[in-house]
Amino acid sequence: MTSTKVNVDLVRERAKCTFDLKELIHFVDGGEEITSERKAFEETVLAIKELKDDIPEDYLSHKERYEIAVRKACILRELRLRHDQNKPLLPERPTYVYNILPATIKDISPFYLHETMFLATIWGLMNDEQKAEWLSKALDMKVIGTYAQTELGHGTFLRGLETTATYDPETEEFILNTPTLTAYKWWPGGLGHTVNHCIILAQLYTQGKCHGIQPFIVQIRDLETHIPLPGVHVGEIGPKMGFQTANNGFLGFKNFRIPRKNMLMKNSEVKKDGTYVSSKSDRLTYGTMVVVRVNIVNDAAMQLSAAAIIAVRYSAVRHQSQLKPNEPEPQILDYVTQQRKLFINIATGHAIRIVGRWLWKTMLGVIQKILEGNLDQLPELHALSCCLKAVCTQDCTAGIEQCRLACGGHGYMNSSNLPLLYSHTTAAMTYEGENTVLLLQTARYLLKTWTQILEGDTKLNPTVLYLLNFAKPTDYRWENTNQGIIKGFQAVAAGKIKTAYDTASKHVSAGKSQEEAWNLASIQLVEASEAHCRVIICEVFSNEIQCASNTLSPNLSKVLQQLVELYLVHWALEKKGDILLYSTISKDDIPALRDRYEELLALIRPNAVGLVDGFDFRDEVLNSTLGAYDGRVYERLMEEALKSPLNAEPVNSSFHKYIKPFMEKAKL
Ligand SMILES: CCC/C=C/C(=O)SCCNC(=O)CCNC(=O)[C@H](O)C(C)(C)COP(=O)([O-])OP(=O)([O-])OC[C@H]1O[C@@H](n2cnc3c(N)ncnc32)[C@H](O)[C@@H]1OP(=O)([O-])[O-]
Ligand SMILES: Cc1cc2nc3c(=O)[nH]c(=O)nc-3n(C[C@H](O)[C@H](O)[C@H](O)COP(=O)(O)OP(=O)(O)OC[C@H]3O[C@@H](n4cnc5c(N)ncnc54)[C@H](O)[C@@H]3O)c2cc1C
Repeated sequence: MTSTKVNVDLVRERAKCTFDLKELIHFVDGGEEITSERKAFEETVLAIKELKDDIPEDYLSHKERYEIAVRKACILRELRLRHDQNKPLLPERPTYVYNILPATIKDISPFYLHETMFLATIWGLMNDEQKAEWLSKALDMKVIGTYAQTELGHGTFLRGLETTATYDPETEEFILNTPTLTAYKWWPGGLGHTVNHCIILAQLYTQGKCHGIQPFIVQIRDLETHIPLPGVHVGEIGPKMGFQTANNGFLGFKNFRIPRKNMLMKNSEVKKDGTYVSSKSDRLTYGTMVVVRVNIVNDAAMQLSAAAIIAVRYSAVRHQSQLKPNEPEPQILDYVTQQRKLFINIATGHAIRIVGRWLWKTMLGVIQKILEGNLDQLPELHALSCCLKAVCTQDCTAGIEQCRLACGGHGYMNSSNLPLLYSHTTAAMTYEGENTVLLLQTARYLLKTWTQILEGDTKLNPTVLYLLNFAKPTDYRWENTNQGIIKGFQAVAAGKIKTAYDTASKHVSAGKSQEEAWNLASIQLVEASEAHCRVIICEVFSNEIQCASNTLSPNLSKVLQQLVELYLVHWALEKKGDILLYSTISKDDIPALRDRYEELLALIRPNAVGLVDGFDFRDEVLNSTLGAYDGRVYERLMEEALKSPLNAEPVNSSFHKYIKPFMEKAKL
């Protein structure tokens, strides 16, 4: 049944492509050199036969899956140690190393939290002396750790965390305690049975006073035997919607002592006698979360791109129904409704990747300033990372689901890989700050900015500067152009911020407290935040493609411009109610937008397969019966089905045990 031939529809589609595929791949990677490095790393990983699977993971037990994931995680870590030597912990751009990981550990690595938040917290929140002690040990895996912040009772409201760290000046130690069931740490990846250390976020008590939450590095298992240390109660939290191999865990402490120097003291400090020296800003304790939120934007783009590749290739291979009588069944990709489901997700994959890189660069600039002692840009970075993490994971999750639906019944098969991709992006809507909560954080920043404007202060941060144009009546007029649509979105964001501000003020005037007014206005606040975020995505995507066009070939540039326009027109149509309410568009402009949207679908159609090939994901990464490069969809579906252990015997024992007696009983 195996054949190496590529499906004829895909061959035909690829022949239609109007641009140079290699040029697109280099553009996506960020340059030819990066493409070569990435590919070389992928080849190295894929050449390791111990990283390949014999049996699909779906048929293994929870325990077996975890054990295999740990084995593979060790091989991969060793490889990374060699690969990352002399590379900065926070590279100039998001690393491509993660791109290949789904080809090895299909779900999440039990070392994931070690490699991300544990290392990032050591790097960001330890003082130089502590870093000298811990960083190389952590990089070399002499200690393995996680980031343990969330508790059974609190994930969002960090000030409500209940774990305590009480300083004892007699012994110069902190005593960790989990005073209630709800104080148990709950969720940290790798915590269950993998790590021997944790960054613990706990309420610091010294000299009889609470100083809020502070980070501590805590050994929880013996380094030789891996047995939990006395006073530590640790375990795994059990199966979830996804993340089966992440080894998420719970953890409680009973009078567990750690040395004073285990408090991460880059920002705040507890002296030997118990004197607390506070940080320049207590928000610096939250620094790791900002870095990870930025990273999530980039991850989400990868996951949506994978889903788009799978669904577009499948739609080129799949034929169904009849467009015209007596003609062969068309490729489902020719149905305009199918194009509507898919092409926006190609555009969104590019948009979010580009915004993710821009945000990464912005973050590096702000971190540099913070290292020099200047915190001025931290609020803007926090506001940006919160709304972009929220909107991008939301869009990618919705996009992956749309791709699954676009694959009909076969999209529901685990072997399509769409369910796993969905489980990852939907988890990202919750972890690292629940999306609604993060949008409200950005709204807080936007309302402060609006107050600033009303007070006549025009010195605004760059990403909110546009609001000045809409604070007073303007002579701006709607235009059906890219810039016109972006201006329209700006008008919507400004209008929604103003409305939310007015609503909150109205409640305060009616006698409500600021906090009550905030809650009463919160639906509008979330909408304002989303609208502001859409402005950022549209602007950055459009500007970056415009800039890149100066160096790209006209053919590629034209296709990328079409994707930008599709993205803008799609969202203008999706949000036409808001645009009609807040911008100067008239309802007579809408049909022209709709016509242009349909024209764009037709223009993109010949390049659809070329565009998804341009994301350049290996088949091993896609791990999909529907999305492989050769389009052998039906053969792969059957090959995978035959791997079911139930198919290993013609009659399952349950027939003789249950069904047959049951049928016989029914005959009586
Ligand atoms: C693979 C999976 C891995 C997953 C891992 C995890 O999930 S790990 C677990 C991940 N867990 C989560 O992500 C938990 C999510 N929860 C949180 O991050 C916080 O508790 C909170 C932000 C929701 C509220 O916090 P709060 O009640 O303490 O604060 P507040 O609302 O009263 O605001 C006070 C001021 O602080 C500012 N500010 C706040 N954060 C930051 C920041 N990072 N930077 C800079 N600034 C920040 C804010 O703007 C405000 O400024 P203003 O207006 O006064 O000038
Ligand atoms: C797959 C996965 C991996 C994770 N990994 C880790 C990890 O490694 N380390 C770690 O420490 N944690 C981890 N977490 C925990 C995660 O960070 C929290 O679950 C997340 O921050 C949300 O907090 P919560 O669960 O308390 O949700 P809640 O805050 O209880 O949210 C429930 C609902 O309440 C609403 N809500 C809460 N507060 C407000 C508010 N102020 N205003 C309006 N609405 C509100 C939310 O919008 C939501 O609808 C992980 C979680 C998941 C799902």
